[in-house]
Amino acid sequence: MVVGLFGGSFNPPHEGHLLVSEIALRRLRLDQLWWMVTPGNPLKSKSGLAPLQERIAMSERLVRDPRIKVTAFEQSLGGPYTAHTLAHVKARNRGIHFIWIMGADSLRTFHLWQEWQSIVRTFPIAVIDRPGSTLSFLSSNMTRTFDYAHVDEDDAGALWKKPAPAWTFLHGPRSTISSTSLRLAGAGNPRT
Ligand SMILES: Nc1ncnc2c1ncn2[C@@H]1O[C@H](COP(=O)(O)OP(=O)(O)OP(=O)(O)O)[C@@H](O)[C@H]1O
Ligand SMILES: O=C(O)c1ccc[n+]([C@@H]2O[C@H](COP(=O)([O-])O)[C@@H](O)[C@H]2O)c1
Repeated sequence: MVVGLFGGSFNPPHEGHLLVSEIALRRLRLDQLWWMVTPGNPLKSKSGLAPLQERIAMSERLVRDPRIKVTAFEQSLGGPYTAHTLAHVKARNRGIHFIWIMGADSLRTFHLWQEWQSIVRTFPIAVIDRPGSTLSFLSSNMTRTFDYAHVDEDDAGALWKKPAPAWTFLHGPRSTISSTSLRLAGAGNPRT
């Protein structure tokens, strides 16, 4: 089984998350995609962050594809740090192949994440293009440090077989939507 892990604040969830999910499921040949609703991104202010239960409920209302599972197990792991979460997931699910999935904007700050190099060495990574961050892979610390581990996007369907470190950048349809713009618009309906 091949499972994508898609961590996010989902504050609120939106069509951009669905587009990333659809691209990841198809191009990476995933059997499932687990949305990991974070208790709180360690690099973001908690002000304006809706309660976890609310973000889970909004995510469950938005998702239609049965292959997408909305989870919040990081909460019970005792912290929001991805390196810790992935080590835990790896240790407890030996028979599953995982791929960490993130939008291209995350590349800008990825080298500030706790133990970021150990994240890259835990699971293959798929970065999905996002407006404003299309060229981020040329200049980010992660992609420069792990240049040798780049996998061409034409081979993305086999990324799950590659031992980490291995990463790819997926171009394709893009969405300009963001949680920030929805919050600024005061949107109560995540589909608007
Ligand atoms: N429109 C989008 N295109 C590509 N990736 C996206 C898009 N929206 C969110 N993502 C990715 O989804 C993951 C979770 O993002 P998050 O829930 O923080 O949404 P966001 O719209 O980036 O939020 P905010 O505007 O509050 O920063 C991140 O890896 C982010 O890069
Ligand atoms: O582990 C870290 O230091 C770390 C720092 C920043 C972000 N993350 C994770 O990155 C994912 C995306 O976060 P966000 O807020 O951009 O949606 C989410 O799972 C966060 O917990 C993790």
